[in-house]
Amino acid sequence: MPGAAGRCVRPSPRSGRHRSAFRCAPSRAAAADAAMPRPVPPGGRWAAVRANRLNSHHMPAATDTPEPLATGGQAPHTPMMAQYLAIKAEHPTTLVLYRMGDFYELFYGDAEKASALLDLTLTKRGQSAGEPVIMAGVPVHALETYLARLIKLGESVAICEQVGEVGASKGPVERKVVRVVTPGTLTDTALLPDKAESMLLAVQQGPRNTLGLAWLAVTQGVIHLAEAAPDHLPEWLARIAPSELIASAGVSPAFEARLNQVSPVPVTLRPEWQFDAGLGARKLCEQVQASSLQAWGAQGMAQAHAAAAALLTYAEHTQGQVLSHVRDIAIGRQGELLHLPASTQRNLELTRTLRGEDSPTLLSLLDTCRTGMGSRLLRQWLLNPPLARTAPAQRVAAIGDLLRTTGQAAPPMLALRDALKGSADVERITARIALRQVRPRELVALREALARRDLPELLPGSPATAGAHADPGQHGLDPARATLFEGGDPGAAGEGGGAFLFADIRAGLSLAPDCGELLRRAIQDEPAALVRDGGVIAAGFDAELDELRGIQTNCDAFLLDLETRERARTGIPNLRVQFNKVHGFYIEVTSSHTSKVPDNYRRRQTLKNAERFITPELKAFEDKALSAQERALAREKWLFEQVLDALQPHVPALTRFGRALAQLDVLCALAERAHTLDWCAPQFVDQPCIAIMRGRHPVVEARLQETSGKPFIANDTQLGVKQRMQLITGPNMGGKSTYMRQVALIALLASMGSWVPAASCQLGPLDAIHTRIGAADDLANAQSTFMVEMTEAAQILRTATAQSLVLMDEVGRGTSTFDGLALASGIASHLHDRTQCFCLFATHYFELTEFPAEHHRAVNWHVSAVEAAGQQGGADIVFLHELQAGPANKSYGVQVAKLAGMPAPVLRQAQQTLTALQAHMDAATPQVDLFAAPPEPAVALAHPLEAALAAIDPDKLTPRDALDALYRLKQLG
Ligand SMILES: Nc1ncnc2c1ncn2[C@@H]1O[C@H](COP(=O)(O)OP(=O)(O)OP(=O)(O)O)[C@@H](O)[C@H]1O
Repeated sequence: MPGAAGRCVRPSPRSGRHRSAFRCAPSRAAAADAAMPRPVPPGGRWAAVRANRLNSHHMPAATDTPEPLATGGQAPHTPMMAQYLAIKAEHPTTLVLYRMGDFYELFYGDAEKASALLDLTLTKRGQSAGEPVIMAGVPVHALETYLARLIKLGESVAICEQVGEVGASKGPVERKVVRVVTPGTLTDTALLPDKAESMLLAVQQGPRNTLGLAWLAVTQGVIHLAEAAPDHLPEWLARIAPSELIASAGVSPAFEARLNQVSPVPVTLRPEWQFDAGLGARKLCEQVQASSLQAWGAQGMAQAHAAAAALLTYAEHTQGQVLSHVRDIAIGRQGELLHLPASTQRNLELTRTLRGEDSPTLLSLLDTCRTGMGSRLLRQWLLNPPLARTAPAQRVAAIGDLLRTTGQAAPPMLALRDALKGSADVERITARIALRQVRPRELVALREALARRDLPELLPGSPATAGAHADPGQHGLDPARATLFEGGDPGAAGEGGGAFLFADIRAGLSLAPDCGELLRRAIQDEPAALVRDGGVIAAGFDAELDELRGIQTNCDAFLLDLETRERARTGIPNLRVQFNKVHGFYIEVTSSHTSKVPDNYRRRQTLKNAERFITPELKAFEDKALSAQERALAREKWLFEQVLDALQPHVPALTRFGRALAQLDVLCALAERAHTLDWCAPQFVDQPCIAIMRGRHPVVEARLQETSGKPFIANDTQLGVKQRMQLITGPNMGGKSTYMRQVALIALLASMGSWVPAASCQLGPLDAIHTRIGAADDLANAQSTFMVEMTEAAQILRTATAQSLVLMDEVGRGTSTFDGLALASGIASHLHDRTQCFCLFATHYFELTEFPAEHHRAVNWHVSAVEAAGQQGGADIVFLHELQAGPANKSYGVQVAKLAGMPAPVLRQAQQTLTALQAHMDAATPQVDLFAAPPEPAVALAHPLEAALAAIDPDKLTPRDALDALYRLKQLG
């Protein structure tokens, strides 16, 4: 919709046709579509309805048809199809839903596509430009259902409404695309998941290996910018989880291929001119209403500005207006966030299980938020832990404050969570107010949220909570646990850091604008779902509306009075005055009394046992009642628009209010988790270390409790300057992977500012969590299991630093034993000697247990297991899941296979082969030195041409020097 940006395109209040209880006139909207060919009655339910409609009086007579438009030598298109085709030309890649009376119609290719996707009946009607018109349609009242299905299938849809006055001009009624619904720009509550954002991401390919990223959720008030190296794109994509990705049509084919390879959603190419850095900077300044981006630290990010230009242009295009509620910019800087590569996010099952499900994951365990906006913010905190410790330390302290009890008072978390229960999604409702798409019931929910003035008083540190006394048991809190943090400092967290956070939240909550009063006066307590149905504006808000409604209310009294009078006049005792939608008002007389009917009764309908009549008096009343109904509806729509206008100035404060509620909700959820799951406050320290006492894997522990009720065995972790690497051995199923993941999860939870599943935890500086775990083919990208393994390992060796935590689970297992062992030992040496990171290295290669002997910052650990007498003879293995110092002495692979139900003959043969292999190994020649320093690479003598080239510094050459150098090089070549 070029040129639509910056202006609000909405249907005029009078264009939509409502269905009232009193309505009996035919829809004139369809009649205005003067040039539609007469329909051929098609098959299918909806199609049949439309065929009837168009065959009846709704369809204009052929003589009403304005002159068709000429198209060169061919037969011309009818004016309506010409109008449709002009609109379609502006939306070539989007399905256009074209409003015709009570239906949205799709034509030609769109109709065929939608019919296949939605199982709609495809019909052909009349002719336009000498061809039958192929069409399919959906009824207006079912639009949301069909939209949801199309969006789920990744389609974008342009909604084209009738915006002109019916009969205002010759030809079809004026129509416009009022909104384009795309997967990344959803705003409708019915189409959006509660707990996840629908993110639109724009990627700009910059020069010299840089990328500009800009993303937003149209339902949030903030636009995010980042610049990153292309290598980090998968990590950003995993973090942002876009629903739609746009890039410039001018990107190189190689870059486009790479984008398609790493993007989880199809990439849409947009015109190159829209990716303009200058335009982006201007648009961003307009959004935040400032003359410079300095205050947001967003100046000088040319690539991100270019992406933002396209992002905002596209988002405005879909909404048909500027996004007046987007008033903030957030910058994501690679160097300011804990590096969580996409593989880490996947392997640690942060937001999705390895099978692609939403639960059980760390997020699903953490998310006991009371509101959708809380859940969405929690996801953001989890995937974007800052490197700087200020924010996480404040959150950790705030959780402590929420759990702290004073005397008999219950911890503030309980009352706050009660108060937050059922709270409206203020964030999304605010965005929908700004976009003028809000529904009446959402305004009622907002009004209720605004009415909760007590929230600030319930915050820790407020006078009210300090003196409050409540029975913790009332809230389902175990009194023994409730006093856990009584009075004093719950661990290292309570250093007053929480107070800053609560001051911020209190400010946001107190800013709750005073639009609650307006909403209370203007909107009914239980309004209709849609404004077009009426029954939204409260009585007493507008005198004119009250008067129009009065006419309808008096209707009943009038009808009763008329009935009494007519019975007296005619002497017909069972005469009744009634109404139905098809025939309007009528007087019904049973057949036995029709002889008594007066002369001024006109027959309206004949039934089996009765006749229905109208009188001049009743007709006059009908006209008055129907027009009052129509006028009341129009007035309500107009008043609703006035309310929206009045709400616009409150949007920024409402946005902050929503943000404060979301923050509070997340902190309370984390406090609840910490309490229920018995977690502790982590301590941030400056010296390099990860020191955990009695750490647990939160998700495995919860699963164990749910399924078998077995306890999780806690384990300690001591990583520091002297002990940077743990070599972990032990049987399959022994708990190696669980242990390694638990360390990573605890480090991540602490980094985001949550409490952690441990008895105590000290965390030094941490810049990344890398994981090389599990085996997975990437068939889509033609990579074998081993190739994926090596690619990921290589990536880690290149990017990990001394402040990174690296998890290596059975690296080398994807190839032959010798190759695997050789690679595993090489990788371990590199991580120990060069990277010097914190590393948990699990392996089944016993040879590697020799590693610590020569590498002093590495230590052997093993997960313990014991053998017990088995039921069918032989020994069964019992896993203790306890981490013990030293290497494992056995691998128990055959015993684990037995547990897995391997047939006995196979097990016997395996045991025999194992014994023979071990005997052979024992007799074999001494070991190779696996960890010998690698030979220096042979230094090849450089070609003179290379040396000459290396000596040239192009920036320091004059044109003359450059020419001389070129001649010299030519001679050497
Ligand atoms: N500390 C623990 N306490 C209780 N149960 C545990 C513990 N650790 C692991 N388990 C249980 O053991 C199962 C196997 O653990 P895990 O996958 O970590 O073993 P593994 O040693 O990595 O095995 P493999 O070498 O085959 O990959 C887990 O799914 C869990 O049910």
